[in-house]
Amino acid sequence: MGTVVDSSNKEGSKSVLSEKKPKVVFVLGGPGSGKGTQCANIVEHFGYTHLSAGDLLRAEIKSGSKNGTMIQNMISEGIIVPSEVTIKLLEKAIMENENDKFLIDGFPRNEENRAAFESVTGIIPEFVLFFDCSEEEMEKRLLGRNQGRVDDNIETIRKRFKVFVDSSLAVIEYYNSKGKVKKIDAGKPVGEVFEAVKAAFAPAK
Ligand SMILES: Nc1ncnc2c1ncn2[C@@H]1O[C@H](COP(=O)(O)OP(=O)(O)O)[C@@H](O)[C@H]1O
Ligand SMILES: Nc1ccn([C@@H]2O[C@H](COP(=O)(O)OP(=O)(O)O)[C@@H](O)[C@H]2O)c(=O)n1
Ligand SMILES: [Mg+2]
Repeated sequence: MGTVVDSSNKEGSKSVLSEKKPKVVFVLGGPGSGKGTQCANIVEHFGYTHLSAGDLLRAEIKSGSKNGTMIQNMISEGIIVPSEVTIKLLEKAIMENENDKFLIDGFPRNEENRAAFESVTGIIPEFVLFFDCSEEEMEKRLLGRNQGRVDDNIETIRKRFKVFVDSSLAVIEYYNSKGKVKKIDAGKPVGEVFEAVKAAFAPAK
């Protein structure tokens, strides 16, 4: 352990990221909207490193960390883990990677995530990709995902949709008000969605 994360991050203390100043794109959208799928494509084409907040939390459970049981319970209920836990995992993943550009997938998921990340790391995203997809389509995809996830059952899926509408949409609205959101119609087939994603990453003229 040791070098990577400053576990204190109290007010006034600097984030471990303040030196690195990575370029960040937030990838947001409802559960099953295709964030992970498209991030894999973006990594191939544009050389970003993909960090999924959900994957980092699931890895933390597997590692047997002291927070594991709490995270497991929250994921099973579809609720959002406290920011300080998720932000530490993101900081660590960024610091451990040589790359200087990152896709942060599934974070920030509520106003607390957003404000804490900004104040702790000082990082403002280059832009925000928003995968817009109907609940009907997302539900169909999640029920067919087959990754053995504890939260891909109809009961938890409904809770996750409610959390998305009640808490996560506000983050997208916040960035929209800053002119940072690139909205993608994510209800189409994977290849068509990626065409729109590529256009979002194309250098501004
Ligand atoms: N455009 C698409 N059309 C149909 N199925 C898709 C599409 N994008 C992703 N999927 C499938 O839907 C499921 C959820 O996709 P995923 O990328 O894990 O979404 P998210 O990370 O937003 O929850 C996966 O099984 C994936 O293969
Ligand atoms: N910023 C985040 C991201 C995920 N999570 C938790 O992890 C779960 C799964 O997130 P995910 O991003 O892997 O889910 P999908 O949107 O990919 O289906 C969420 O329902 C939350 O319980 C969180 O607490 N905070
Ligand atoms: Mg995902």
